[in-house]
Amino acid sequence: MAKSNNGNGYLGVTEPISLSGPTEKDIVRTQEVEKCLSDAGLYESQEEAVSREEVLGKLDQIVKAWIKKATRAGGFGEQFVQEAIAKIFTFGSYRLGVHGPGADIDTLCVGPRHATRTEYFFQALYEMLADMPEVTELHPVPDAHVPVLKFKLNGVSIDLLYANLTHVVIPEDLDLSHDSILYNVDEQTVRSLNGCRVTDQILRLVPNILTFRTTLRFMRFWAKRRGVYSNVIGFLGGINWALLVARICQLYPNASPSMLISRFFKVYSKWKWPNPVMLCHIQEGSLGLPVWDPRRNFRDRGHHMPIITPAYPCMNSSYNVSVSTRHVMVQEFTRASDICQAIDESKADWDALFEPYPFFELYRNYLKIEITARNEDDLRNWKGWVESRLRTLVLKIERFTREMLLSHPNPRDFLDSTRPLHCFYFMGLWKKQTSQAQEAEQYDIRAIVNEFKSNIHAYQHWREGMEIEVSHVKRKDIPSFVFPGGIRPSRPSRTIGKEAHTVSRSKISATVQERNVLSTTQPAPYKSSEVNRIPSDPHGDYHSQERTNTVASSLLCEETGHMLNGYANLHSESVELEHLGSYKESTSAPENHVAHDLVKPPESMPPNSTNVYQSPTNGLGHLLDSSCKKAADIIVNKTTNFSSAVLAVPDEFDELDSHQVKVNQKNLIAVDQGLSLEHEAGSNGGKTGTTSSPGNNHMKRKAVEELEVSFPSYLNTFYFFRLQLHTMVLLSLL
Ligand SMILES: Nc1ncnc2c1ncn2[C@@H]1O[C@H](COP(=O)(O)OP(=O)(O)OP(=O)(O)O)[C@@H](O)[C@H]1O
Ligand SMILES: [Mg+2]
Repeated sequence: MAKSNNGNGYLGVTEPISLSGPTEKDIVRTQEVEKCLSDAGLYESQEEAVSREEVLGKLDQIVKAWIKKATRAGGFGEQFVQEAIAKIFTFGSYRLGVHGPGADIDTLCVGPRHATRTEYFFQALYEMLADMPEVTELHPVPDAHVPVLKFKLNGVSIDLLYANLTHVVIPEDLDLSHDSILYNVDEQTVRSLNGCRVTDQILRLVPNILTFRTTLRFMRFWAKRRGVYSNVIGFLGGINWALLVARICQLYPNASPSMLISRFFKVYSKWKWPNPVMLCHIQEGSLGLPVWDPRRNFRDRGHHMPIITPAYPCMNSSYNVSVSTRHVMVQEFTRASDICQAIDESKADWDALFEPYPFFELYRNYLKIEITARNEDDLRNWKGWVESRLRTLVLKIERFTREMLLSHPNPRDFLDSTRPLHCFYFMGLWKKQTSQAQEAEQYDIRAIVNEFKSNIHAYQHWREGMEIEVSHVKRKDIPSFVFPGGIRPSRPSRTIGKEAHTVSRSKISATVQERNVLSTTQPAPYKSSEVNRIPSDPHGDYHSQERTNTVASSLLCEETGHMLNGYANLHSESVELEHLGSYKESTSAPENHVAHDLVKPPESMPPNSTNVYQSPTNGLGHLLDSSCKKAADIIVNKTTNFSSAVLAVPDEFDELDSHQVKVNQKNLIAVDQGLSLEHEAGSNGGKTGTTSSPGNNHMKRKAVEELEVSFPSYLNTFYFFRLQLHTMVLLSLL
């Protein structure tokens, strides 16, 4: 590996999973992937690329002219004016090299101390741009979290941020990667600089930029086709996909894009959220800026799918994700992982991954959000506002129904050609499959919807005519304008394999507007095809994942003495929210979890719990033979550099390289946060020269599959170290 960020010869917070490179077959598959991307028109033409570069050159000239003009107008001496410069940097998808034709360019203008944001940037530069005929659609957004000037220059869309540095003179060779650049600047500047610093860090932290780019292009396209590309709605946006792909590149540094794509889906379909995805360790930094830290920050504990940015101050880039949207995404990862396996077996091709998401066929109940305004300008602004708030409706429904009723917001907006100045959003509703009693429960969400509507009406720039209506529609009543060509498709064939999260038979009841209470039944499950395998209980994974997180949370509560409603949430089957933080809840964990057997006792541990914490493997007693127990002990004791780890037997996992197997820890390898790869039992490839009986293996596997360990914070630089031992300790180890 060429690059290393930690002196250990690898990039990332853990060792790679595999150093394997592509086989002949993988190389062919990668060519197919590239063709797929090219056929989909995802690469811009040479002319367009040149035109973008010209536009960027022009923008650089504009800001250089602007800073001199504005400095002179500010009454500074001629010498000072001559020395005053501003610089343009690019970031986002353009800088990463994954933008498509027609994409906008994210740019940052860096100016010296005297060039203030309000007077110089949003006033002087704005006026200058407004006077230029080549600049169109100029739209300043000074009050945004990250203030921005939006415009088109020679037809190319530009988002221009501003960093007002403390430098008296901006050096030509300014390097934004040094943390000192953040010293004494305002918050908006920190946030504006973050885009460039994060993008550059990503490029530094991936082992191979070319494979990263191809894989990311593929993933962005896939996410858009499957309706999970949108940060604002609560799915993931450009930065999130980039970080997720970058982590996979670190874990498989020599893999080709076709390999990375299938590993991507495999890894993230198994990831134990809310364990964070990180490209490097979170640095505290010397400037005292807040970094993502659920131990200290209450808000960070509520993040469901943390994907941490790699530049100081490290933040969670995916705070908009909710339980509902995460669930949709995990199901999508699972579906895609199955398809990748079929592709590998030559039973499917890449196009199968890109089948459009059949959103309006999947649920029995939808919410229709109808937006109107008096003119196009108002409608655009109003729509932007409503879109940015839709995720709050998702959250409200989740909270109100204690996460029993979940929603699936469609990131697309829809127009009805017969009704100008109208725009529509839709959300699918579904109920979690649980006990019969809960299934019968009905939810009246009128109050929630009304609250949402009044929040929407509190829009700062509200104008007469801006209205919103939210109504419940059944699938059969979905208006035909949402379908391609305005033609409602006939009922989907039940023999076609479909989306896993639609197969709940449970009844949902959503009451909005015109109806008091309605109760409908979810569609019968579609039969699975070979490619789209549907689990018999589509929410089974979901439950077990939530429960695992809950257990971990309760343990973490013990440790920190805090209540973690973010992680623990209301959907726990066995741990009530109000019990969190007390000793009781950790002992009320489900029986099939032995997690608390493996936890270091907190200081305040009650006397009756002493047997619980004696040994990391205590409690597995009859299930593990002594060598297995010892092996788990080793991992627990040695794995202090991982926030969580997977214990695996290399023979069981074809991608573990034998060189990673250490003497005395022969069959063990630690992988990082939340990564829990399933292993098939019974294999004894003999790399380690050990033997085992399949029956015995099976019993042990069942017993220790869900073994979870939480570490107290003092063990390492990161605060909660969870060792998740999803193990199959099959063989005699030592
Ligand atoms: N939620 C966020 N957290 C941290 N940084 C963000 C966030 N959203 C955007 N950014 C920064 O702004 C940059 C541009 O964001 P943007 O949403 O335009 O993504 P992008 O990668 O350019 O994808 P797209 O092609 O969709 O524009 C990102 O690369 C990132 O550095
Ligand atoms: Mg962008």
